[in-house]
Amino acid sequence: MAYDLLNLEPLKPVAEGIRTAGLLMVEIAGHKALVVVVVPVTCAVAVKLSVGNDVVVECVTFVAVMGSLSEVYMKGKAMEASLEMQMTTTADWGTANFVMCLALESLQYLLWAVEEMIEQVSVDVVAFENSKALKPSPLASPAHLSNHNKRRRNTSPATDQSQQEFRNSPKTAFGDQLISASSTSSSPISFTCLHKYSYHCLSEIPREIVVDDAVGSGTENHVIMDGTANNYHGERDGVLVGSTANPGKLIIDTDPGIDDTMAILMAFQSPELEILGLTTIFGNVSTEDATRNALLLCEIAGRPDVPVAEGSPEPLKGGIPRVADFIHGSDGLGNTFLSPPKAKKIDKSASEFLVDKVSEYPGEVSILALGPLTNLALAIKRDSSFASKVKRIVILGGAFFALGNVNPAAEANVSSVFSLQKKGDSKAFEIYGDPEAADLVFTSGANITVVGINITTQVKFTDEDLLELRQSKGKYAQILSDMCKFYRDWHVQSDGVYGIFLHDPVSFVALVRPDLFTYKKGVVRVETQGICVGHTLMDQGLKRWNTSNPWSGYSSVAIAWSVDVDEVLNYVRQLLMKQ
Ligand SMILES: O=c1[nH]cnc2c1ncn2[C@@H]1O[C@H](CO)[C@@H](O)[C@H]1O
Repeated sequence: MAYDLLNLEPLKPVAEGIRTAGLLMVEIAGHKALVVVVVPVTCAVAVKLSVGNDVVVECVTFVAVMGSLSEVYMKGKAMEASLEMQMTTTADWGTANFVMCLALESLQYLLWAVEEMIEQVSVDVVAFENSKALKPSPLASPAHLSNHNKRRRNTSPATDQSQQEFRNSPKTAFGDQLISASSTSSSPISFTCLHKYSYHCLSEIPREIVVDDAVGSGTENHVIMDGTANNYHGERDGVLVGSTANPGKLIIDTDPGIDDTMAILMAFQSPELEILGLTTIFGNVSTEDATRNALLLCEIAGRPDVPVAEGSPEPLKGGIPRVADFIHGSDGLGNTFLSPPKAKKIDKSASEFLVDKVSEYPGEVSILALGPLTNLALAIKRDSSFASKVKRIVILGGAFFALGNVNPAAEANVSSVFSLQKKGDSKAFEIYGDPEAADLVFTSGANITVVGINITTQVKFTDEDLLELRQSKGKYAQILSDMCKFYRDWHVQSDGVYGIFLHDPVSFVALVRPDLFTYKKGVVRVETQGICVGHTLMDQGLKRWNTSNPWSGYSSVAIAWSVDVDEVLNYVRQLLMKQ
């Protein structure tokens, strides 16, 4: 088992007083996560433990770390976890070491807690390095770990004796540099934990380590910080590279809409997907019209059996949505005025349907969200475990470091247009998207990929492409070409584009071919007040902020950062022209 942890070079301190950094690598059931431990300025410990997408422990003091363990136990089994720990101290070296040991031992408890949830895992703690002043405590000795693991399996978490023992134990007289331990388990699931201490200062938190795979492939693995290695297969120049995906079960939350129609028909042309249902939302059309169009599209695709659940008619804060009939026509389908569908919507609301399906298949259902995020926000409000149960949410929304499309600040799905007068007055409260809902969803902790219009406007069908589509033998080529006429004319008028932007189709491709994009991870917040309502802003993590701010403490999402335009276009062409 060879580990090649990132070499911590002596770099410039990021801030006055930063002295110590440490790395911890955990691998659980094949998923790897890098934990970075830094010791900057005041004396506190922050730990974040995520299991799947559920943050189960997030606390800022050492005492709280210990106190939070019982929470972990209650969450039950999980397949993946990640830990992030940050410790801060202004103390002298001796005290810093002492606190660091204490903190890492508390982390060990967290690892045990994870172990408890996963069952039958083995724990390896390997290698303290450069530990001239910092030594492992006797509590971390192999014998102790082993005994502890045995005990742990048989004790009730809340009354666990060894926690008490740990709290009361002396933290001096540390032993050898190297500690290593493994549990008594003979399970094939491996859980590997590496501690590395270094007294070098870090100029930035490292984002990647290279590991000779412990489990046996021997191949190089690029490990992405904070446990996202399952979605991304590596990193290039600080940007995550997507890996291929098979979304399997899928729900499309949609406001069809011409580009929605394209994405939906692409999904129906993808036999590897199991479309569990469509949920509808206002946006390009009213929610009622979105439901009619969704039912119609299922029929057109020969799938009238696919359930359509109607969503909220208005954003979280209320108001009458302003529909984009000037883009999609009064029927939402380019004024093609198709005959109404025969099938009926199901009785459940969209949020009920979403909650029911992710609860029925926890960890298996992906959601493609093509409209305002009200239904998803309602699902999160309805079921606090929704975010952790959903496999992945791919969202078309926002404009990242780019102009919006309803105004300079905001993209349509997350935006809100100022009310001329309040609801109930003669002039309607004009709203496009749902910024409150978007903010709630982005910060929910779910496994989220956001595709903003900074990406989607790079991928266009030109007039030539549209002609090629019309002349193709694609199963839905004619109907789509008819719809696209209206959509295209609007693009000429609005953007000077002789063609169309493929907003929703590109987002669909991000779901099924994430490898055609790169991503940046960070906390995204949505402005809900003022002239920049609907503005989406990601903290890229390039700076350690001196004080907490509205981005602090929230889970990261991945935003699409770059796109392989030619390959995405090829993929869209292939599916839209498929017979
Ligand atoms: O200028 C616009 N105003 C309102 N909605 C738009 C505009 N451009 C595109 N869309 C619609 O909103 C989503 C992407 O933002 C897409 O569904 C697109 O059809």
